[in-house]
Amino acid sequence: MTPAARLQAAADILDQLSGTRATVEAVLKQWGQVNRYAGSKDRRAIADRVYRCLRAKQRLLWAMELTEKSPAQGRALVLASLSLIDAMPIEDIESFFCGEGYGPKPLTAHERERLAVGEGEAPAWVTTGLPEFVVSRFEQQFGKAWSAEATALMMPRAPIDLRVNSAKANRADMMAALEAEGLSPEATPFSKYGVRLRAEPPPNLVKLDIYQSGQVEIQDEGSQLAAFIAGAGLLPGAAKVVDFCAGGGGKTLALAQMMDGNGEIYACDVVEKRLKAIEPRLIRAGATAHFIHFFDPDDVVQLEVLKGADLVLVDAPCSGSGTWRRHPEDAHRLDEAKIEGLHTLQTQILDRAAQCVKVGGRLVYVTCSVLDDENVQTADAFEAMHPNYDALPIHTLLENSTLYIDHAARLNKLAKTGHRLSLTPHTTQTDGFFIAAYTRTQ
Ligand SMILES: C[S@@+](CC[C@H](N)C(=O)[O-])C[C@H]1O[C@@H](n2cnc3c(N)ncnc32)[C@H](O)[C@@H]1O
Repeated sequence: MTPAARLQAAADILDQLSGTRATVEAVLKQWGQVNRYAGSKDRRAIADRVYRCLRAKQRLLWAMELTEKSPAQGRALVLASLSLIDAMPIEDIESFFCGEGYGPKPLTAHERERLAVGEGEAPAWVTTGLPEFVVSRFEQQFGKAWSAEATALMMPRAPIDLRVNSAKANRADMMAALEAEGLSPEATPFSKYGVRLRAEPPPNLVKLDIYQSGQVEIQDEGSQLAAFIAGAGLLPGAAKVVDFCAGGGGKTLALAQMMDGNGEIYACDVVEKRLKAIEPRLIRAGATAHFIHFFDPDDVVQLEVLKGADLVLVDAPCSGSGTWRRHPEDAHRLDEAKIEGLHTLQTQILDRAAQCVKVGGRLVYVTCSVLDDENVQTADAFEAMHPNYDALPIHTLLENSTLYIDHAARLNKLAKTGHRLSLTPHTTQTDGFFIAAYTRTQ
């Protein structure tokens, strides 16, 4: 493909994305399957342009005098990205936008004028790339650090973290195997099982032997920490552990690793397809779990089998705002009504999950959100409704989890000796996570 044809393809994919709820990865993959003539270099260049545009979407739309609601934004986003992000002179842009072959049509007078003006004095939600309604929340939550938090969340291409499966391998060997593949692995600072790889060039991990044989799993360090801090490995031998919102099983696998073949794990979800996807991952990792599909999320009968649990982990459905550096498209699909709906759902799920914990057992609430509505406010609501649960200070879980965490003191400081811990791309260089821990007293 010519460079111009790649730009046109990126614009088409961006248009396609705005009319779907599919992830960028899924849309890019589908595009590659339909357009077989595109080679791997073409696909990579197109994906890179799409991500550049999505990460700076607000800025680019602003510069082109468009809004989130404007139809067919793809072309404008690509144009503005060349000018504002790549700092490409207008003559060079025009050499691509000349209407030849499969390239984009020539610039209109308005487009030329917008590119000449640039972004001018843009408001904070434009420069940070956060959805407009999130800016005031960030200002309130993070004070002076809000724009650094926003920039870390929205701008960089996030590194890729792996979790080494200690049942099958150790970190040093895995790092050596990755180096032998020409990659540059680094040990993650918090998780003793974490390995970090640069996002560029994107490594094709699923093809590697160490992945296919279950020696490593792809999992952000923040997600590893959330599972490790839940402390499944510290429970008595025959512990009963419930992963109440197991989804694709990222945390189920980390829980299984900590339990090292002892006790039982129940992986639950309302979506059966997601639970089914866990099975091959567990087999690869050499672990097992029971699967509970909540065919009716309000049915209490299904909870009977889960009752008496030593640990219930609630990795609740959330906005996923903590992962916007990986899924910038999700930021533009969120609104205040959705956040409110999620807060209500989280409170209901916690209420159900709390019924499954035995007296003396532990409940751990986790989101991959950075918004207080889903974190602090949901935890507040749970605590107000459940006087039979005591807050469990995070430091007790960190002390117990020394096997897994090197830099526990830093996390302890972040938790301010309380029972709630927030991780963010800015403070911990992980995806954004919220963790709150409780013990059932009666
Ligand atoms: C954040 S995801 C879980 C991610 C997963 N734990 C992991 O680490 O890969 C939240 C999951 O909650 C599930 N869910 C939604 N409503 C639920 C409910 N009422 N009860 C249980 N799970 C629910 C969703 O289907 C989704 O898979």
